[in-house]
Amino acid sequence: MAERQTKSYLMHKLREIGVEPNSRHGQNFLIDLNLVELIARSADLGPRDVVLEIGTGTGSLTELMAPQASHVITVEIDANLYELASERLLRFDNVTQLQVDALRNKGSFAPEVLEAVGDALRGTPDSRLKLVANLPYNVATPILSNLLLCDYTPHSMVATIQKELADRIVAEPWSKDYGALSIWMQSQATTEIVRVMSPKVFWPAPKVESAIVKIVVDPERRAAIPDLKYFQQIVRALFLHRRKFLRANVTSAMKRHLTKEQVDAVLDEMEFADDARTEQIDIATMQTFTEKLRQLAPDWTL
Ligand SMILES: C[S@@+](CC[C@H](N)C(=O)[O-])C[C@H]1O[C@@H](n2cnc3c(N)ncnc32)[C@H](O)[C@@H]1O
Repeated sequence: MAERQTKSYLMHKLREIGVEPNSRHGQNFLIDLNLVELIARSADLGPRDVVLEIGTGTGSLTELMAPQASHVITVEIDANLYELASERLLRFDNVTQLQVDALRNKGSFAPEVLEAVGDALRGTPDSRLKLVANLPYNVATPILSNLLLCDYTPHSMVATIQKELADRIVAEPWSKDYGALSIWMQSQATTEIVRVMSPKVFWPAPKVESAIVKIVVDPERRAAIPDLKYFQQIVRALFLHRRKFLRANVTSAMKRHLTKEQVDAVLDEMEFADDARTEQIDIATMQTFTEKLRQLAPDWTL
């Protein structure tokens, strides 16, 4: 039975170990158990599933997921919270707790995390990797983006993130939130906002609304992108100034690799209008366009 993670329970537990929630580490804890349950339920866990949770906190979500999954790897940067959660998680022999910064840098996961994930996947027949977490908001974007580039392709990701970030993940072309992140996610996965959450369901309350987002990887869509890293970087480069004319963005991004004539030729081949803007390119067109650029400038990097 999960312990009730109410505000007074949390205040009491944290005071016991002399901890004040640290906003630098995005320590906003969910105090509505129904929502903790909704996160776990949305992940649709089963015996093939290896769960990666970033941000153990007090272990409330971990405790719910452990009986449903094959293995849970849960990562916490804060030593005091790690200790607090270990008492609660001791009874599970399928939970690996790591006390480490989940990210080695903005572009990659800590090696300990990847090693634990690899071991659990190898130890589970027909395994699937699922990220399920109430993510620390300051590192939510690199965590979700990096997982789609690391050696272990996730089956899905269900995470609590800032609503503003969730809006960008699910945004469509021409909308104000459409950008590099929307293309990166939707080119490989279906994306959906499961629930928008008021700041009141967290303690301490953050300044902004949050949302549970569900991202389910589509292997066919992923396979249609021959070089994921190249694709990610081109999209980032072109969307740095998404309202500008596409021609100006491409010329600037490729300046040391393609001549003006080459850029003009590839834009004509794609039949882009002279006044086409980056923000209007849909995902399929971006994929075709990136492939043409990659054929012409395979060594390009951001
Ligand atoms: C939003 S809280 C979620 C806690 C818990 N899962 C819950 O729902 O109550 C985020 C947690 O991530 C931890 N954290 C922050 N940055 C981290 C990082 N880079 N690596 C691992 N954990 C981190 C924080 O200390 C905090 O416990």
